[in-house]
Amino acid sequence: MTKRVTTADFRRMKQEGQPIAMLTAYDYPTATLVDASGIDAILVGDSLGNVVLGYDSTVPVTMEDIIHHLRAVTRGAKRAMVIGDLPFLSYHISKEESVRNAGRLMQEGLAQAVKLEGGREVAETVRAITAAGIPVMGHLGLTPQSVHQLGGFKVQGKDGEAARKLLEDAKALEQAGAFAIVLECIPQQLAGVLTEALSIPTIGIGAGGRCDGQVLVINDLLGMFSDFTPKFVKQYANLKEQIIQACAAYKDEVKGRVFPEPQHVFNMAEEELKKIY
Ligand SMILES: Nc1nc(=O)c2c([nH]1)NC[C@@H]1CN(c3ccc(C(=O)N[C@@H](CCC(=O)O)C(=O)O)cc3)CN21
Ligand SMILES: CC(C)C(=O)C(=O)O
Ligand SMILES: [Mg+2]
Repeated sequence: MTKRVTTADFRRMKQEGQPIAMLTAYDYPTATLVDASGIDAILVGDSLGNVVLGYDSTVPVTMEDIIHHLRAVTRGAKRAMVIGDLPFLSYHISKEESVRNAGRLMQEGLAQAVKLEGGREVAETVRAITAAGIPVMGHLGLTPQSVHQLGGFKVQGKDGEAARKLLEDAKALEQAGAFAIVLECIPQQLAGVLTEALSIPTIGIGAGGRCDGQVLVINDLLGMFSDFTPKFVKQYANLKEQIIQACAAYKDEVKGRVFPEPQHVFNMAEEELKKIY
């Protein structure tokens, strides 16, 4: 059995200056391929609302949605650390409910860690979940579950005051026991300051190269999600084009009676065929 990546590896990688590579995945086949690529951690993100379920935000995503996809991903990922994203409202009502929901991702989804959005306002919640033995990853900057409060998907922490607040939030999360923090859509200079100020690793998405690691949504990297082109995405493949072409070729061959070909069919003996009549 291969040894799985743990929070201790995250800490060691930061100390050794080894970048951490993380991706999202939402199903068994994708998780199997991502795991085979040697990625350190797989996030079952609430971005599944956008890229798998067809919502236009992450707000409608439920605990049941995350658990359903987490179960598939944890069956496929043998080496990567699997992290479950706590969805909107699952960690806001009370500390008790937050610990219960984090625990469900571990017990029902078999995650090895959970992630939640927010700074000082969730620090006590992070402390309570951590106290239950559950590793927590923080998430600061552009926090999509608060999009209606942020007033859109905008770069965060651009002025000195907002940047100072983010530094305080990051320190509060570290103090509360978070093992790493995602930094989404913030200036690279600020990400550099936060990365140096923290002993836990920072994982950037739209936060530049001075973070301790990077994360991207798998569909964006593979070119498999049509209407998402923020500046921070690098597309490493164009599967959308390939998938459309493959489906169109199949459709044309069905309509032209080219497919199925002899190697795709089953035969029966002539004398058996006669017995039908
Ligand atoms: N497919 C996908 N990829 C993601 O990375 C992602 C999701 N979905 N859904 C949940 C959140 C939403 N995220 C978003 C959504 C939009 C922008 C965006 O439009 N950014 C602008 C910045 C504009 C500015 O302030 O200058 C950009 O041009 O990058 C960024 C992150 C990241 N997450
Ligand atoms: C983009 C990452 C950090 C995320 O939270 C998600 O995929 O839901
Ligand atoms: Mg998320």
